[in-house]
Amino acid sequence: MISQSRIIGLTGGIATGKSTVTHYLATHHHLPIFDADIYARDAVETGSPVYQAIAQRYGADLFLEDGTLNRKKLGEIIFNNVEERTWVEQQIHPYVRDRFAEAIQKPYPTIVCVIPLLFEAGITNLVTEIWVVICSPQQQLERLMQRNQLTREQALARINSQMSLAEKASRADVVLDNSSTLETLLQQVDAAL
Ligand SMILES: CC(C)(COP(=O)(O)OP(=O)(O)OC[C@H]1O[C@@H](n2cnc3c(N)ncnc32)[C@H](O)[C@@H]1O)[C@@H](O)C(=O)NCCC(=O)NCCS
Ligand SMILES: Nc1ncnc2c1ncn2[C@@H]1O[C@H](COP(=O)(O)OP(=O)(O)OP(=O)(O)O)[C@@H](O)[C@H]1O
Repeated sequence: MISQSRIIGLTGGIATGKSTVTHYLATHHHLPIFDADIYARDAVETGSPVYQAIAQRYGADLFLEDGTLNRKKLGEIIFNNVEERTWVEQQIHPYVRDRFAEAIQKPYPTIVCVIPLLFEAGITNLVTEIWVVICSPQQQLERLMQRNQLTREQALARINSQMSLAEKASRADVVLDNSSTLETLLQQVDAAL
């Protein structure tokens, strides 16, 4: 049974501003945050079942000297090969879904679930409202290239592995437009809350 009255599903495209909004919701509005990217990192912790499955499929090349997963290398594989991406998602997403199932049982009136692949993974039923952070495609590309030090080609591979921003926005309850200043974005967050 779901305990909260308000479960905000925060999503958007890669590098559109989800973390910026999340940080504000946590520090300014003191809302509890549950984040799919963090759960996905937990899923591949050294020695975990998913870690072992990845090791078996891709071999030692995919790990750093200390035994941890080489995330950059796995990214190069999955953002350029839809079959491998599907396989990796099939390993990681059940774990992520279980963690959210636990999170929504926690006794808070409002929680925020940050789920980059909320639509792609088909888990919109987990939340009571959907917020989508967007910016222009050009800004998305530039911000991603700059933040992750990626070439245009690498950044486009990541962007194109997700549903388009326009499609996500059309399915949102609230669209947060992050194509202007930080202040403008945060005003929209206050209004949405
Ligand atoms: C490929 C990995 C190792 C790259 O790690 P890296 O540290 O470079 O990126 P990070 O995990 O911080 O993800 C950054 C962003 O990439 C995008 N992204 C991640 N995985 C995917 C995916 N399978 N499909 C589309 N976009 C994705 C999301 O917007 C996410 O916010 C990592 O993203 C991963 O394990 N992905 C598979 C699991 C997954 O689907 N995670 C998404 C949340 S459930
Ligand atoms: N309004 C803005 N103007 C300029 N730069 C911005 C703005 N909002 C965010 N950024 C920058 O764009 C980048 C992406 O923002 P952020 O990390 O919040 O996106 P994200 O959606 O959480 O990304 P990811 O999907 O990779 O987790 C960051 O480097 C951030 O500093």
